[in-house]
Formats: sequence, structure tokens, C-alpha cells
Amino acid sequence: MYGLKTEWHFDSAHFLADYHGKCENLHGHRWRVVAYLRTDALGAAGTERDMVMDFGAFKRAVREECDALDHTFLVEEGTLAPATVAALEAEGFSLTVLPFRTTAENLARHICGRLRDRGLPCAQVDVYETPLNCATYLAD
Ligand SMILES: Nc1nc2c(c(=O)[nH]1)N=C([C@H](O)[C@H](O)COP(=O)(O)OP(=O)(O)OP(=O)(O)O)CN2
Ligand SMILES: [Zn+2]
Repeated sequence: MYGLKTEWHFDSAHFLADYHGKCENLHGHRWRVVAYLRTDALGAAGTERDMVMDFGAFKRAVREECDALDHTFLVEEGTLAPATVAALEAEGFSLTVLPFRTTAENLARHICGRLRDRGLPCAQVDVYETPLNCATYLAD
């Protein structure tokens, strides 16, 4: 088994609906994202011969997925009134409405799924909400 690992980050705002404590309030994080690929077989020919995949292509894919979330307000669908969403958008704020609670666990699963949708053999994504607190998603 071979593996590759790369990381990037994004800075975004969020709040946790139904959370009883400070995280129910709007706040921000620099989410650090570490993505892992796993494969039994290395590339057979061409640029990626004897590679899991080209580091450059891997790095770009992870950065693109992080950049899609960067400097946006991550909102769990249905947790803000439509009028609030409309007002924020009318002010020019960038919102990313997601069909899940914006926990580090769910963000890790979301990013792993996005990488797999691109055809990358993503096996694991770690999302750090703070330098010391990390959630991990392990693909089946
Ligand atoms: N398992 C999880 N627990 C929590 C998550 C999460 O995604 N997964 N998220 C939060 C909140 O987003 C919160 O912002 C983080 O809380 P906390 O760790 O308390 O934040 P700080 O590190 O800033 O706390 P200090 O101890 O005040 O520095 C909560 N839990
Ligand atoms: Zn938070």
C-alpha cells in the first residue's frame, strides 16, 4: 500500500445550530485540512509512472476544494431564516449553504467526497478547527 499526504487551509465563519455554548454564536476558524491518498498500485506509464499521483495535481485539487470554502460564511441549510440569507447576500457577503451541520467531522467527510468525485483515491481527511483539535474522516 502506498500513500500521499498534502495539506491546505481555509478561513471561514460559521456557527453551530443546536449547540449549547459559545459555538452557537457566529465565529471563525482557520480550518487546516490534511488529505491522504491510498493505493495498492502505482501509475504504470507517463507522468505518473511509479507515483500514487503527481504531487502537483494532488496539491491543486486539495487547494481548489479549500478555496471554494475560503472567506465564506458556512451555513447549515435551514438554520437561518430565508430573509436573513437574502439580507446577507444583498450586502454582498459570500455564503456557502451546506446540507450538513458545519462540524469539523462533516467538513472532513465533505472534502474527502469531493476529492473522490474527482477520481482521487482519498482515504482520509483530517480537519483541524484549532491547532490542537482535529476531526478525521476515514473513507470506506
Ligand atoms: N467534535 C466536535 N466538537 C466541536 C466542534 C466540531 O466541529 N466537532 N466544533 C465546535 C465549535 O466550532 C467551536 O468553535 C470550537 O470550540 P472550542 O474547541 O471550544 O474552541 P476554542 O479552541 O476556541 O476554545 P478555547 O478553549 O476557548 O480556546 C465545538 N466542538
Ligand atoms: Zn467553530
